[in-house]
Formats: sequence, structure tokens, C-alpha cells
Amino acid sequence: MRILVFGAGSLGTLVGGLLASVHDVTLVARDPHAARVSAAGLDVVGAESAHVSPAATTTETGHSADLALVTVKSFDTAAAADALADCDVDAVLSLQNGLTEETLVSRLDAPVLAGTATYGARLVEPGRVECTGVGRVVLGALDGGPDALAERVGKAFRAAGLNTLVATDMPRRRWEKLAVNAGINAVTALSRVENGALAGDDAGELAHRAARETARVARLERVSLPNRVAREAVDRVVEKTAANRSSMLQDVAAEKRTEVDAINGAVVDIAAEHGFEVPTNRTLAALLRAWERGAGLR
Ligand SMILES: NC(=O)C1=CN([C@@H]2O[C@H](COP(=O)(O)OP(=O)(O)OC[C@H]3O[C@@H](n4cnc5c(N)ncnc54)[C@H](OP(=O)(O)O)[C@@H]3O)[C@@H](O)[C@H]2O)C=CC1
Ligand SMILES: CC(C)(CO)C(=O)C(=O)O
Repeated sequence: MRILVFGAGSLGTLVGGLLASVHDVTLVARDPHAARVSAAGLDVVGAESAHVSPAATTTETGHSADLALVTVKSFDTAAAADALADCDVDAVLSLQNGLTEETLVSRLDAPVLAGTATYGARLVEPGRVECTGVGRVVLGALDGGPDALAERVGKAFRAAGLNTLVATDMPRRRWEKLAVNAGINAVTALSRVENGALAGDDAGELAHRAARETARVARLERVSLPNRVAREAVDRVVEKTAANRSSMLQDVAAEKRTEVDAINGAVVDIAAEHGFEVPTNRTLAALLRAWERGAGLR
């Protein structure tokens, strides 16, 4: 399969690097990373290891591929979609956090699959990416149900050794992940604690409230996600990732823009379309956006 990875930073380089063992992969990345991969190949280290030689470029448009993987941060999704609109791609798959697929659908003609990734990735230096944890890619039709394209992409991922599930219930999975991120990411970022610190703490109750609100909005969107399931998902992730610093905490610590708009912000916006209020998500989003403004990031 010819696969274009749009936004090869940490996750895109890891997934693209693993796919490059059997597929024809092009990484759209920044220099000096793109230049280094072109000149000397890519080292995958850590929980996975490989030396591969995908193509790498900073050129955003004019590519042709069977599949475009979108792995930019959520706030760069619209720009990525606009660049992909000037490419010839047969299908698009997002592995980003937050609700980003709608932005891709609204700007692209190619079919868009929904995806989530729990692999851990860190771009150590140009040309070198660390797999910090073997997770799973889950992908499928955005509206759910069986899908031949998703099956083909899943088969291509598995052929490259990526732990991949093709799911027929992506709407529920996306909203459950959103509920987990809306709770854990925002609260850990604002309180500067590891995920495990939420267990049995008042801050954990705040995370539960954000997740319950998200589940309520999911149901308004006709996605079946009971409050109890969202709350239990938060507890499960807090327990399994107790020592992790959430991606949003890492962004705040590094003084980088967060993905709040596609997480808590998306919950607030979609709730408003239904005339529904989500005060916990609204508060968390306001605090994070105020921090970003104060830090000159938006
Ligand atoms: N890292 C991880 O372990 C995981 C990440 N995710 C999700 O995956 C997504 C990506 O995360 P992550 O890989 O960590 O983020 P990174 O910031 O490491 O990677 C995104 C990369 O895309 C680049 N980029 C943006 N626009 C362009 C462009 N027009 N042309 C070329 N390159 C571009 C960015 O460069 P620049 O910064 O210079 O703009 C950056 O290098 C997020 O939604 C995240 O939540 C999900 C699971 C795990
Ligand atoms: C699951 C969780 C909360 C793990 O830290 C995550 O997805 C993130 O940090 O973005």
C-alpha cells in the first residue's frame, strides 16, 4: 500500500516507520527530521525496533497515495486537510486525539475512516523515534458498521506488525475516548499531576464529572454511552496509566499549545448545538485557553 503520513512527529513517525517495513511510505514532516530520514533512514527504538527508509519530505501537496494518515496535532487538522485536498489520496485515516474527523470530512472528498491509537511515541531526535509503549490501533467506519476499506487498511497495518483492531462501533469508541481525555487530560494538565493522582481524589471526581457530561452529549448525538461506562473508562485508564503524564500535561509543561479545542472545547460546542450546558467542560476549557493565551500560544 502507498501510505502518506501527514504530520510525522512522534506518533506519525512511529506508525509510519513500522508501516515502512512492508509498505511504500512517505512522511510529510518538518526539517531537520525530514532531511535526516531522507539521508540516513529512520531508527525506531524502544519497545519496537527497526531501521527503515521511508521517503520523507517537507512538501505538503501534490502527493499520490492509497491512504493518508493524519497525525498532526488536532489544531493543525484544517491546514492538513487543505494540503491533502491538493493531493490524490484514495482514503484518509486520523489517529489523532479529540474529534477531528469531522474537519477532515468537511474539507475532503476521499472517504475518512475513524481511528484511535494507544501506542506511545516520542521523537527523540531527527531520524530517531522511540516507541514508549506498544498499544493498539483501532480503526473503522466513522459512522460505524462493517466497512471493506477499513478491513483493507487493517490488513495492511497488521501485515506490518502493528497491533490493529478493525471495529464496527467507532462512534462509541471515539466518544468513550473523548470522555477519558476530557476528564483525565484537562484535570491533570491544570493540576500538574500524573494520571494516577486522580484515584480517590477530588480532582478525580472532577474528571468523572467531565466524562459524564461527555457521555450525555454523546447520547444527544445518538451514540450509546452510559454515564457509568464513561466513568468506569476513566477509572480504568487512571489505573492502567497511573505513572503517565497525560499528553496535555506534557504540552503545558513544555509551554506548547494543547488539544483542548478538540477535546473539552468540542464537548462544549456540540452540547451547545443541542441547547445543553456542560459546565465542567466549559470551565476546564476556559482555564486551559486562558493559560494558552497567557503563554502567548493562541
Ligand atoms: N505521541 C503519542 O504517543 C500519541 C499521540 N496521539 C495523538 O496523535 C496526534 C499527534 O501527536 P504527536 O505525534 O505527539 O504530535 P507531534 O507534535 O509530535 O507531531 C505532529 C507533527 O506534525 C508536524 N506538522 C504539523 N503541520 C505540518 C505540516 N503542514 N507539514 C509537515 N509537518 C507538519 C508538526 O510540526 P510542528 O510542531 O513544527 O508544527 C509535528 O512535528 C495528536 O492528536 C496526539 O494526541 C495519540 C496517541 C499517542
Ligand atoms: C489515555 C491518556 C489519558 C493517557 O495519558 C491519553 O490519551 C493522553 O495522555 O492523551
